Amino acid sequence: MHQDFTITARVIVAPKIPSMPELSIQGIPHTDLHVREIVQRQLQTRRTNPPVSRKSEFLEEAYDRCRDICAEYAKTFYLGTRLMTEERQKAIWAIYVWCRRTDELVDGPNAIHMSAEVLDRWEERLHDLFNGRPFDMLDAALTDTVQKFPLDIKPFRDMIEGMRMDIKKSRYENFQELYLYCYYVAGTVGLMSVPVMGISPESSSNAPSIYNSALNLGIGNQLTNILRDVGEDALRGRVYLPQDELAQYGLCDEDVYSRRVTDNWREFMKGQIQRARFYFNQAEEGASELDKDSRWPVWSSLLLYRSILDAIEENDYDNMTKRAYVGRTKKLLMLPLSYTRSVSTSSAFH
Ligand SMILES: CC(C)=CCC/C(C)=C/CC/C(C)=C/CC/C(C)=C/[C@@H]1[C@@H](COP(=O)(O)OP(=O)(O)O)[C@]1(C)CC/C=C(\C)CC/C=C(\C)CCC=C(C)C
Ligand SMILES: Nc1ncnc2c1ncn2[C@@H]1O[C@H](COP(=O)(O)OP(=O)(O)OP(=O)(O)O)[C@@H](O)[C@H]1O
Ligand SMILES: [Mn+2]
Repeated sequence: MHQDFTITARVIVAPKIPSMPELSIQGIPHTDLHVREIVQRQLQTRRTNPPVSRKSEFLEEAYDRCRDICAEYAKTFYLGTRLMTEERQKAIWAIYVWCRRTDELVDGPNAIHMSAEVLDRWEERLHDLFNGRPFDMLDAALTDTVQKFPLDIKPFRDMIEGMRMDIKKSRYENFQELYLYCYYVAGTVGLMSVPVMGISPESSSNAPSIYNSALNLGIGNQLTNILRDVGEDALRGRVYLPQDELAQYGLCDEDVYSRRVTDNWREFMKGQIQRARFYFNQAEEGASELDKDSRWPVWSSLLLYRSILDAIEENDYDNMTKRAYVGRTKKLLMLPLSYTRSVSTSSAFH
């Protein structure tokens, strides 16, 4: 059984260098056909080529691909993962790739094929991989990860739910609605990460409050992501900002589309940045309760992402025509700083 999928998956995922098409999934008609053809061919060759057990070799390749994709798509995340223990970094790469592929369904080049059926099929694949039946090589890495770490399927299902929400909705009436979206697409990542990062045995906090911090780090990240990408999203006809709060500053969608940075816009942005910082600050508490070896990567991730907010301020709140950017030198300089934070706030001192 295991060998069957191994062989099948090995052929499906062709190029070594990760490319967008590799991230596409079954459920899209032409891909289905392609996959069926390959599976059939593979079943025939199996008779002449008796399978040998190569599970570990296969998994090694699967994780290598996850690593390459993570390194290619998310340079900063990747930097953070290099600070983790080997088993943990592999798990985070596998989770990253699954999240990225889920996001690509809605945002990527195959998004035109998007439909409720595609998401249903993706969810079915999720159940299969949790039950030890991965569909392709990248799924197989996650199957291995969920067998090693006590991951719950719920946040993964919720992320798919977030994609359902994203295709239905392009406006958020108030922060409550936006918060729900942020939970689905990013708070869930925090919940997926805790079982991998581990809670410190010395921690005096209870598990729910640590999960809550992790969730808040996801929310802070997503709010920051939204604030950074206002101009870019407007070009796609999307405004991920609370409509009622825009109105309080005399602003509406048209002001966002016109991409003009006015004093009203700056005032509005100050409040939004303050809110994002609130979530990061709340996440700090939990970061120090994680397993000793996981604090540095999480602290660095927190400080790096939060500094995008500083960059928006440095651009005088022009997130319409400029992309807030944290330069490589600044990113690297933040590593020793986050290291200091991670040791000085260790739960052993609480
Ligand atoms: C150490 C670390 C940061 C681990 C997490 C790595 C991981 C599994 C990331 C997955 C990210 C992903 C692809 C999510 C899909 C949905 C999505 C796109 C969310 C946005 C990410 C940014 O992506 P990007 O800018 O590329 O998006 P677009 O190009 O705009 O499409 C998000 C902003 C969400 C990211 C959320 C997190 C990384 C949550 C981090 C929380 C923890 C690591 C918990 C730590 C624990 C405690 C107790 C604080
Ligand atoms: N350390 C981190 N913590 C949380 N989220 C992060 C972190 N690093 C990156 N991200 C998220 O992953 C995305 C991709 O990472 P990447 O490092 O490629 O950043 P980028 O914003 O695309 O800019 P650049 O590639 O120029 O650094 C980021 O846009 C951000 O949303
Ligand atoms: Mn990005």
